Amino acid sequence: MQEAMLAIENIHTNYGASQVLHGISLKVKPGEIVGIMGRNGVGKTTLMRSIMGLTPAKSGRISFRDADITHMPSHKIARLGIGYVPQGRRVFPSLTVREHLQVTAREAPANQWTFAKMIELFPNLGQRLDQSGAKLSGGEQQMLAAGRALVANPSLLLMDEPTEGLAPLMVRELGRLVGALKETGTAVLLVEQQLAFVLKYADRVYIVSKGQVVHHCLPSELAADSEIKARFLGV
Ligand SMILES: Nc1ncnc2c1ncn2[C@@H]1O[C@H](COP(=O)(O)OP(=O)(O)OP(=O)(O)O)[C@@H](O)[C@H]1O
Repeated sequence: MQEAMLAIENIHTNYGASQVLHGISLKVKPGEIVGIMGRNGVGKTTLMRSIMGLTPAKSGRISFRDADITHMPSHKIARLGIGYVPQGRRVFPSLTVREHLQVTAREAPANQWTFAKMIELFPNLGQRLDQSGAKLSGGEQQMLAAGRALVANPSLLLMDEPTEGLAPLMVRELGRLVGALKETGTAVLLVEQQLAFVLKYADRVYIVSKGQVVHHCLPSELAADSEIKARFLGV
């Protein structure tokens, strides 16, 4: 089996006195799409924030390739090749589409996610290069947030509930992006509430409850497991 590129080992994370992650462990291998599912408030966003160094883990270890990133500052973690598309997109209202895509661009020779490539993938954004982030639709903002993370050329992309609030057409667009990521071998850690989306794109799925991984399986196994779905996903 190929070695993990991201390895999370037994991390505990809290906000002040409130502990949210109670010993989570998981792995992402190069090029894999890994889904994280669970009900609201179980700690999925906190897990993403711990990986990015925004809410660092209090104990346990997070390694990315050969580096221990558990207590590394966020900008260094990003520079190692982890991109982050936070929940709610967080595009800058006053920056234009072009500025978003240029701020973080890295013109490395091996970068497959160039400015030109993003425009090709999202023609909608290409037509709105001089429009400000505030004037984009929710779906366009989601694409822009993903584009902004990708032009920095990550080898692992963290996406936090990317389909949230999107119309079905935009969910399909987003699926096209995840498909393209898979083809190019960019690994994705995907926190997602839409079961159908996870079943379609993920290679493996972890289910989180109360700050712990309670189940780990293949999408096909999850699709067939009504007990796990009812108990941890409410579907
Ligand atoms: N900045 C914060 N300070 C204190 N508590 C927080 C903070 N952010 C989140 N929490 C709490 O931590 C717990 C886990 O939140 P988190 O956002 O990680 O869950 P989630 O699984 O991503 O939920 P959702 O699906 O609703 O986004 C919740 O009880 C939440 O209220």
